[in-house]
Amino acid sequence: MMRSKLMNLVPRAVATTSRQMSTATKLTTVQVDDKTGIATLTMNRPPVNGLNLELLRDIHQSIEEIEGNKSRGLILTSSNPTIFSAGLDIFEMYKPDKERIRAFWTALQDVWLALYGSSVPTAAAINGHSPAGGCLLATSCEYRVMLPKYTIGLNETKLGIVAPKWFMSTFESVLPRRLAERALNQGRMFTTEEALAVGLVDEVANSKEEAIAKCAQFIGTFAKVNPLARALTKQQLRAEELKQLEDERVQDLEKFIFFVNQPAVQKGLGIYLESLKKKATK
Ligand SMILES: CCCCC/C=C\C/C=C\C=C\CC(=O)SCCNC(=O)CCNC(=O)[C@H](O)C(C)(C)COP(=O)(O)OP(=O)(O)OC[C@H]1O[C@@H](n2cnc3c(N)ncnc32)[C@H](O)[C@@H]1OP(=O)(O)O
Repeated sequence: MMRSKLMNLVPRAVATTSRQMSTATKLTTVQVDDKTGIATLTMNRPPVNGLNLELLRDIHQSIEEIEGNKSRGLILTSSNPTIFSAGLDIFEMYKPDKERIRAFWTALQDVWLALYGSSVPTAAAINGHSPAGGCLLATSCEYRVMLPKYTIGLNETKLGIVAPKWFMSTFESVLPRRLAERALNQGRMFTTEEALAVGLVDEVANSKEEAIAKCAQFIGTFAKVNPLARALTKQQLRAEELKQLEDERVQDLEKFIFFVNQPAVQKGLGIYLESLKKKATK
């Protein structure tokens, strides 16, 4: 998979305007800045960018599109002014449909493999809260810029669920092992300020525009680096985690299906959904 992506890494001329590359789907848009050649992938699923089957499929398709059109980099962000992504749409996992839940988890695996394994430089402009699956997406990127007063982290244990190994290794690729282990066990959500202090995010910006500009600046640091050498270096550094999921994706799917169908897990998800609803009516 990575090899064919690498074939796309040839330099190209740049123009000076920005163009909408894809509106084929309604849940993501891809805008390429023709001056920098950087693509911005925006998630757009109100109210909270909950990662359901359709959004995951659109994200995957957009990443493939960006890989295919020789963009110089990918910036992931959200159209919601206060939420990057609320993580997996809990309705996909609560009282699930047998066929759909398989497609859902497979789509999540596809997104992670494509984003974590992307041959182009990736950055997340985290313009809002980013729990669980939102944090997975952000930490799959190479660089993170976050707006103040939001939260980010893998809170799965607080929901009574267990993050799969690849969520954990992505988290661990950003945070020191001891800190990652403690945060995962605690289901800790970090404020922007705490996330910056521990290195979970790289920079703080005061607006979405500034966050995107800082992400573009990061991607710009590769301008004078040979793209093939950069991509092969990234590929080697990330190969172990990618191979592990590629080799075990069927078992990973079966584990998830078994786990999510446990009565205790279903009960916990139901209670959690109720608590979210109650919060909304307060
Ligand atoms: C060893 C074996 C291992 C095998 C693996 C097994 C299992 C692993 C399984 C799963 C891994 C899951 C990872 C996840 O991503 S789970 C999702 C975790 N997400 C959260 O906990 C976030 C919950 N949401 C919030 O904290 C807030 O909503 C948020 C801060 C994002 C926004 O707050 P705000 O106040 O602006 O908005 P709300 O009023 O709370 O929400 C609006 C609306 O949206 C609904 N909603 C929020 N989040 C979700 C969600 N994740 N899924 C579905 N729906 C969500 C919320 O209920 C409100 O709805 P309504 O009341 O307007 O109808």
